[in-house]
Amino acid sequence: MSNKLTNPTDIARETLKQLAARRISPTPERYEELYTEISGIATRSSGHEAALLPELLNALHKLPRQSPELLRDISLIEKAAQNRDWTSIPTILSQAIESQAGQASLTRAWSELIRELVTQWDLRSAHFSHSRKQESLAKVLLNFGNYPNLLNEKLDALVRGWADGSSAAGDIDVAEPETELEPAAEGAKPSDAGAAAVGGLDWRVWRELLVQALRIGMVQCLGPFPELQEEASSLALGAESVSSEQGMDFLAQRMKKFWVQLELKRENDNRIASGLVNLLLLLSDNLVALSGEDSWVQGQVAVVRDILAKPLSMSRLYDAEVGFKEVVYKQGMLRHSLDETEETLKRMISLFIDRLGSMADTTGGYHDKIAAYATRIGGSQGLVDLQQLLDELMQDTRVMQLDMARSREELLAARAQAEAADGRVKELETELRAVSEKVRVDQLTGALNRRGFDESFATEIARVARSGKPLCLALLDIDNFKRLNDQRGHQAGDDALVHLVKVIKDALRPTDTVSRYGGEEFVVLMPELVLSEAANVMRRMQRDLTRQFFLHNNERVLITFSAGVTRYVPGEHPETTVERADQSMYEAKKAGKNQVNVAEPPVAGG
Ligand SMILES: Nc1nc2c(ncn2[C@@H]2O[C@H](COP(=O)(O)OP(=O)(O)OP(=O)(O)O)[C@@H](O)[C@H]2O)c(=O)[nH]1
Repeated sequence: MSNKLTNPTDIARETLKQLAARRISPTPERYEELYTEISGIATRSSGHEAALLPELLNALHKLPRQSPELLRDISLIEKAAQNRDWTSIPTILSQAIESQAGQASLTRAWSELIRELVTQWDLRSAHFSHSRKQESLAKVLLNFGNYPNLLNEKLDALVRGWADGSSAAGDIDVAEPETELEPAAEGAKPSDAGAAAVGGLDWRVWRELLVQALRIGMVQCLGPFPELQEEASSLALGAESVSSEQGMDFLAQRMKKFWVQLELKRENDNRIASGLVNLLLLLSDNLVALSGEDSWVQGQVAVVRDILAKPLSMSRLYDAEVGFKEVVYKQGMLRHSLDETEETLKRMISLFIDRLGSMADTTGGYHDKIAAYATRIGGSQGLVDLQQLLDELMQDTRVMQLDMARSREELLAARAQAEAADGRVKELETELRAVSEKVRVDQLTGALNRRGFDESFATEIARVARSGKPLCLALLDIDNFKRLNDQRGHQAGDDALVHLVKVIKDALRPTDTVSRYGGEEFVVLMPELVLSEAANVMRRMQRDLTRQFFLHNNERVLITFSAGVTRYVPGEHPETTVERADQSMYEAKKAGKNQVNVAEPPVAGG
């Protein structure tokens, strides 16, 4: 009270008012104590002690470890003060201080404990599978989350057990603590005594986080597993309707079962995915063995193997799918022509054989006729007969000559056609090889694809080793591309990619290359430029894009990109250069997009 009352009647009236307001029973001692407090006149030592009490309690509440023991001591001090038992307060206070000191030495520093927990969590252990660790950790958190000191102790035991590999660690005493302990959270915040809090957060906040995690994180991802998806939805509903902290405990039991199911499903998925990859590798091995000299098949198989060798990602699969569709379509067309040509060749050959057959027939007939003529010549009766015979013979010979000449011409024509067909087969095979080569090029934009990029980067790196000249690399990513797709459709997105690559190519020298690195990510390789020059090239490209608009439905759409530029350091792994550019591009995105960020490689040895 700032204005101290001086008139005894006013002080007495105020004292009575305060007794009623504070619900203090109006005993003579209480009246006297309050009167002293209001008047500000400390006539007896008890007034000083009572005035000190709130400060003392406040200080106790601010101690770092709000253990159940301390909270009990605080409530004992409050009770003693109510009973005006001032003499026992110093004893309780010294007990409380001793217990604080004891607790401090018993518990392990949280930061150290959590570091150890994370390390042990990641380490593989012969005794503890990941799911077993998860289960015991969940038990400890569930049962001791509200008792910081016990939690510290139990976690410490758990982590030590994991580290020792002692199988007993899985069986540490994780039963709930004795109920006489009041949860620390009850009194941890004197200003918010009713709100039970775990690690500083109200359980209601945890409930909300859990509902969101289930709805956004789980339900959405569990599409392929309807039962699990249903369980996640029902858990989210259950969590939403929880109205007390105990309700959360009950929910935790269901959550644990759900985790176990999830873990099993995940392991199963991993096995299926690795099984499929192995199967594909086996198939591709057999394809290579079967295809023999067919280099176009080998080219495609090499692409599949490239993809399988790296961790699968949606953008890689997308690239492969686009490339394959194009190749399959073109090969289908070429195969058709090839089949037709082979058919023609077969027809030629059978015609040739027919002709040979009929020639043999004709010559066979001629032999017969000659033999007949010889017999008749032998039996001829005179020159007139012979003259007659010779006339017939000459006639037949002329017919046969004509037959022969016709057969010969037909045979020559057939041979010419067969040679032409053979030439066409060779031509088609060359074309097929060219199509196979195209798997180095992104079919949509005409930029190099990942395979093409890997090859051209390797070539440029070899050139740097020979010439010692610089090589710069920029990674660029279109800004807000998802929005463009969503607002204008996927086809517009595709057209925008084609437009961007055209603008990029126009801005580059013939020695530079642009490759499609992912969906809307491109890599530009700029040999023989220093970093500042390469950054300027990228900035010029950004200016070009503001002049050469992308037209969609006759509407001008501005495409922008963010880029990271860096320099290849001789000897470093190519992926390191790309990662540095990627990180730098990410910085450009963070800084507001539509900008070029330059990443100087770290100084060697520094
Ligand atoms: N039309 C089309 N869209 C693609 C292609 N490849 C990837 N995308 C889409 O590109 C979008 C990329 O979105 P995000 O990764 O969220 O990036 P963003 O919207 O550009 O956002 P910022 O990178 O942060 O600016 C996704 O919607 C993909 O579906 C493609 O070949 N064609």
